[in-house]
Amino acid sequence: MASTAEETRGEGASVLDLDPKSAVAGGVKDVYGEDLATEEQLVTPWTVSVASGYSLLRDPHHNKGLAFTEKERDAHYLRGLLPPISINQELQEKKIMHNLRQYQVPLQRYSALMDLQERNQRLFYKLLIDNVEELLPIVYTPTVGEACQKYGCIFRRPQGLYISLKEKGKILEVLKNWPQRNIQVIVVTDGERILGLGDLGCQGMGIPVGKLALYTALGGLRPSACLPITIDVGTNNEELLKDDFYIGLRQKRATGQEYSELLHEFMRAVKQNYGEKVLVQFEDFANHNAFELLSKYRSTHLVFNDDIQGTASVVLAGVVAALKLVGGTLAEHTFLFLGAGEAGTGIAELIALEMSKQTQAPIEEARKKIWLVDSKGLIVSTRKESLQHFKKPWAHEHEPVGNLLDAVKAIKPTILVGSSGVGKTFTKEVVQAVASFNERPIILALSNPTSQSECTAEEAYAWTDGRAIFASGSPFDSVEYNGKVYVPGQANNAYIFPGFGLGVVMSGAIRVHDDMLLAASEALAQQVTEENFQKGLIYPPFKSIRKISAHIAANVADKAYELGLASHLPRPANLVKYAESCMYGPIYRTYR
Ligand SMILES: O=C([O-])CC(=O)C(=O)O
Ligand SMILES: [Mg+2]
Repeated sequence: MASTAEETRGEGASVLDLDPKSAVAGGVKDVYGEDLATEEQLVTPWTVSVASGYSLLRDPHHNKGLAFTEKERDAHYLRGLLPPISINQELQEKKIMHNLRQYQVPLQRYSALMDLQERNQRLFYKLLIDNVEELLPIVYTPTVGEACQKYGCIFRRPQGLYISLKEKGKILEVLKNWPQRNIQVIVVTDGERILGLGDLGCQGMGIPVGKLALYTALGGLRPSACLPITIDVGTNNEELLKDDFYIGLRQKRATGQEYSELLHEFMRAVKQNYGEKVLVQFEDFANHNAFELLSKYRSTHLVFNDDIQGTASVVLAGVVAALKLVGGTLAEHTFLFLGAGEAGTGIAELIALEMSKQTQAPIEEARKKIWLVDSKGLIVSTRKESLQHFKKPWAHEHEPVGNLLDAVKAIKPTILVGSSGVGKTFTKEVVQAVASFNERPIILALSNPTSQSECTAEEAYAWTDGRAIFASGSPFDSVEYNGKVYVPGQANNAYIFPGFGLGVVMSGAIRVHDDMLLAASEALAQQVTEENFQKGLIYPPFKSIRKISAHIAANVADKAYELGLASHLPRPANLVKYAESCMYGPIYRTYR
């Protein structure tokens, strides 16, 4: 079996996995400030001692399947364990894509991809990187949502680390059971609000697994530096509690002190085991816990909430890009949100922050341009007493308005944002009302997965006579309307978190500062080309995501250095080049 020590040493040429060619060509230093290894050194010398023969074929980190060469088969005791033919990675890739396309059911494609990840990691990432637009909807939203709903049923081999109430008092030991030690990014969920699908308990594991696959494919973090974690404190989902195949604790959710003690033990154990510089990404927690965890740990740990901060950063980027199409400054626009939870208030706050930086006005003034609607109607000052604390900054002076349509008519937004997790809420009346006072209404239907989208791309274009600038959290295909093709954008935090994480890790940042989110957002908006704009797009296509991520990483790292939060010194001169040189590449290595 693969030995952890050898594995770690093998990947230890730098903190990040380095592409040999760019490393040698660039002559750059690694994140520890040491000269990078030569290409020769990077031809892995350690495989012999890691795994050989039968166990090498079953080690997903090193297995190459039919791509083992004749020489490698001789050197690593593989003779006879493989059929005689040897093929290259490109042909393997072609074959797997061919096979995947035979499956009509998305969940079958998901299972096939997860099996590949468990079997041959480099091939999995090569596939994902080369076919990102086709495969993102499988390993990520919307299919990952369905996978979580059915996780117990499709469960084959465990992925990630499970920490349940049973592990209370032993979390540090549990972390030590994980085979990799040089962890740089953890994505953790407690499964209480999985996408817009609600409480899926322990089955939320699909989300950290999927997010981290994107960290590697889109942002270039090493797979072995990524750790998916699910914290199981029970579930209030009655159906799952009754489901024979459910994989989690069969009890109602622990709350209050019991919950916060477990989470606190977890945060302490993470720091103790991995040090200051491991990035902990909170994902799909319910609102109350998400806000509380972020505010509790943001000054002592390197934490990032993807749903609050990542979503905010991606939406701000889309809005800034959209203004190039519609004109006006942020402060000249009026925003109306449906949904006042993590995404809604997170986006609103980041937009207000950017607005106040632009206008030099206090943030309280900027907030007045942004209105939020929750399940009880428009959030107004007369409701202040009964509001949760994260909604209070948005309680402006206005008479009560009971529903979204009336709020649209009263506020007359130029930009409508859906972030409530509830589908089909942008009705024809709502969309047409927004379109009645905007030449080009900006409509962002952010809720995931597709079933929870506030409206479809087709509806947005049809109900506005093709005038809408539309983006959604989950992907929609292009739409033909009145003989013209409209390409919707995908306003999903997947644009941000991989590059953001890369920037944090490569600079050795020890805290996340809001200005780093603004930096990420700015870098993303700058990646929208003239050609994209001409198609009405406010996000660049995902196919260039590695380049986009490098730019985001560079801007984030630059900000971390400027703020004195970066610990990897000296600062590399060319941060974009450096980010690119740090990115993990999935090409097979040659084993001696
Ligand atoms: O996972 C996604 O597609 C975006 C996201 O964070 C969420 O909806 O919670
Ligand atoms: Mg999320």
